[in-house]
Amino acid sequence: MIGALCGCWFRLGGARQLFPLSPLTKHSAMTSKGPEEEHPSVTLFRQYLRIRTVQPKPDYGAAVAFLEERARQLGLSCQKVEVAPGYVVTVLTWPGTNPTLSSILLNSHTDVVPVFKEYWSHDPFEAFKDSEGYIYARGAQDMKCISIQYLEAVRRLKVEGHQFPRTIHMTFVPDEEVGGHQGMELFVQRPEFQVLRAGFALDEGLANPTDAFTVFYSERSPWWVRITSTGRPGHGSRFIEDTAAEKLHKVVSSILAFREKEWQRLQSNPHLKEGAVTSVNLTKLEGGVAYNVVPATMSASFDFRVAPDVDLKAFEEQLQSWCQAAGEGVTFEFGQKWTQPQVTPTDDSNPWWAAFSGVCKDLNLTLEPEICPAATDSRYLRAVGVPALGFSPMNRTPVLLHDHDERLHEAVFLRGVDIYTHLLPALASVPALPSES
Ligand SMILES: CSCC[C@H](NC=O)C(=O)O
Ligand SMILES: [Zn+2]
Ligand SMILES: [Zn+2]
Repeated sequence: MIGALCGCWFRLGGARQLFPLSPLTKHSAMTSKGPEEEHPSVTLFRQYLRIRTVQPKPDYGAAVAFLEERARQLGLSCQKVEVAPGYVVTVLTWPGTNPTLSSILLNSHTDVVPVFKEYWSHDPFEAFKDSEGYIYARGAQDMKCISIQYLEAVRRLKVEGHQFPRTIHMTFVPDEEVGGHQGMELFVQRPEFQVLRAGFALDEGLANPTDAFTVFYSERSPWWVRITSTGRPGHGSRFIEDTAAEKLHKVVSSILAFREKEWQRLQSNPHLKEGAVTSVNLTKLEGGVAYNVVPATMSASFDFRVAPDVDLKAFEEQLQSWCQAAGEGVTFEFGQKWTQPQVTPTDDSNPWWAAFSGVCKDLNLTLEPEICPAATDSRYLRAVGVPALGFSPMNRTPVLLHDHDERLHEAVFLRGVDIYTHLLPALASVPALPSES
């Protein structure tokens, strides 16, 4: 089966040769084709990249229309679930042959983060392809590539006449880049989600600059914390006691000392990956009105990413005690507080992992299982009991999500379609689980 599915458009002899040797190395395999020779999957990818679903005002209507047209072309049903006014989750469904089995959910978000246009070599919404085959666009890695790879893998499998026992649902969700509160967080609570009967989900991961592929089995919990310090005001020329600033300084010092400790822990242990320790950054300082007025209030905002093995109650107590130690009138509030971290097992006790990693092994792909340092919609899926893996099939590719000149090589993109074309048959053919028989 796997051999039969292994069509590759570049016809260079072997799948390994599809990759650029390194992002900067010129290679004959990367010689650009004229537009007339462009692979149709790449053309579709570039069309999707041109839709301006950019925060903070994404054109979701255009994305939904694009997806509806894809459903029509693929002969798939298309359901639109408006989870909040103007926030539509689009679900394309390829029914399986055994409706008693749970389904495979292929998730991607439709929104992308803003750009600093002046730092880009090409218009980030033009999907410019350079002479080597790199496609420049916001969303090229995060994560419009994956949306199109899912669609193109399904198209190929359907064209080849395959059918699988499990239903495959592709969900295209809004709002992920600002937390998913008007997207996946609401969708998983809807009856329309229950009806999908998701047994397993794939969602986004990260590119990997090496030959290996990163796969996420858990995530750190985002805790956005604003510390507010209040104290005595007065004239800027005086030695005022108990000021908001000196107490805020104490808390900031405690938190940055904790940051240093976690950084050292990461640095000193080669077995630890970034997602396994807790990170924190001071991201905002607010307060003050004039040089010579000591303010009564100042605040500092922190982006904590709490590792999944941390006792969250104890961690909150730690925050509390840092504030208390700084003095009277120091309080904190949360801008985000995720408290349900879950881990998807990465051993063969998990049949989904066995299927996923088995295909990767057959394809000779090296996997690096890790905890995602950032937050994705996978956390909402795992929290309602759907095991999920975060996987973006991009190796030999620098991590450029949210960065200037976000780009992806067309050969890496097409290899991703190939990879899903192998993953989907295996996942959608996982035999009935004990809970399903
Ligand atoms: C915590 S909600 C914000 C989610 C966001 N996700 C992608 O970058 C992140 O900052 O991780
Ligand atoms: Zn993303
Ligand atoms: Zn993102």
